Amino acid sequence: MESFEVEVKVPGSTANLGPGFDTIGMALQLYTTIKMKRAERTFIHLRGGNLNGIPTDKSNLVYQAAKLIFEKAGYVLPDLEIDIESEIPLTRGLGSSAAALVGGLTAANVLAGEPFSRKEIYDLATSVEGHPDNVGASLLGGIVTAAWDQQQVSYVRMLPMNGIKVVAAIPDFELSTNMARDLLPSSYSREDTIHAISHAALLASALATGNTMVLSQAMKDRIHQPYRMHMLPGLEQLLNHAREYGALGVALSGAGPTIIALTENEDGRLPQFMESILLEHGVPSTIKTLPIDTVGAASVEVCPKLL
Ligand SMILES: Nc1ncnc2c1ncn2[C@@H]1O[C@H](COP(=O)(O)OP(=O)(O)O)[C@@H](O)[C@H]1O
Ligand SMILES: N[C@@H](CCOP(=O)(O)O)C(=O)O
Repeated sequence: MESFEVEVKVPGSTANLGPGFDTIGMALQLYTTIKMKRAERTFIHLRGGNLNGIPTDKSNLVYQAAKLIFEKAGYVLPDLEIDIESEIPLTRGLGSSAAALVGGLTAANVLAGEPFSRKEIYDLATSVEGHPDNVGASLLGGIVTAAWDQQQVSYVRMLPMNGIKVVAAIPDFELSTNMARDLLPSSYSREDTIHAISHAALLASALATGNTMVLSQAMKDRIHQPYRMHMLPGLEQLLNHAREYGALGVALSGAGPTIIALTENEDGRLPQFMESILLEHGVPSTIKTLPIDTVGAASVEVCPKLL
């Protein structure tokens, strides 16, 4: 078989959007790009300043994802040359690991002759990540609502309402998703459970129908944000007051520490407010206004003659 290189561009994500814990993900125009080809020996190149500390040996997540594809397909794992570049800051709640995982699975699936469908890649990515929200957004783009029964994902993918953007306040500190998951209780009261079901249902239908009026109410959460709040100075104030500066709704992004606001406004008041509140709490941050990605993981094959 003639060898070729595959290039996959995968968006990062903001997961949960408040009450959609492990259920709702939104893809963002912030990308990880992975190039992969068969090689004489395995080599992993990291490009740009966003991947400091990432392993370049076979423990690398992108390599591990590729290994999973070849093994599951029953093929001999070839040596791979992998080139990774990312705009997604690590361990900030913007889905860097989900994008790397989806990118590795997608690239290897193309190299292996596409033994798996996109849905099978989604199931596989979810079983590795443990929840379908961020991997679903990275794979499919747009807004994804999903339920996982430990084997299969059932999901709906929606396109965002016109003109909605995400303002992300990205603190200058890291918070690993595993650590932030360990902060959560193992059970919830009936009252909190009903609060979660009603708000997640309201949020999903608001996103599906473009009803922006209910977003500030719909994005309220009692499942994860209260337990992660102490790690995020300024979150409570942003949840309570960002609406006065043009936010339609505010949430912790994924497991944090990034805080996102949905907005239709173009003016700089909201980004400035978010940055200044975090700074008042001693947290310098980078503010990015990010449109929603509607494409998801996109791959191109580059034939040898063009390399
Ligand atoms: N492009 C990448 N290549 C390899 N591994 C990555 C890449 N991006 C993220 N990871 C892995 O994912 C970890 C971060 O995952 P996590 O704690 O879930 O934070 P995030 O919210 O950014 O996904 C990194 O420490 C690294 O091990
Ligand atoms: N539902 C998960 C989402 C984690 O997303 P990440 O981008 O922070 O990895 C959670 O809240 O733990």
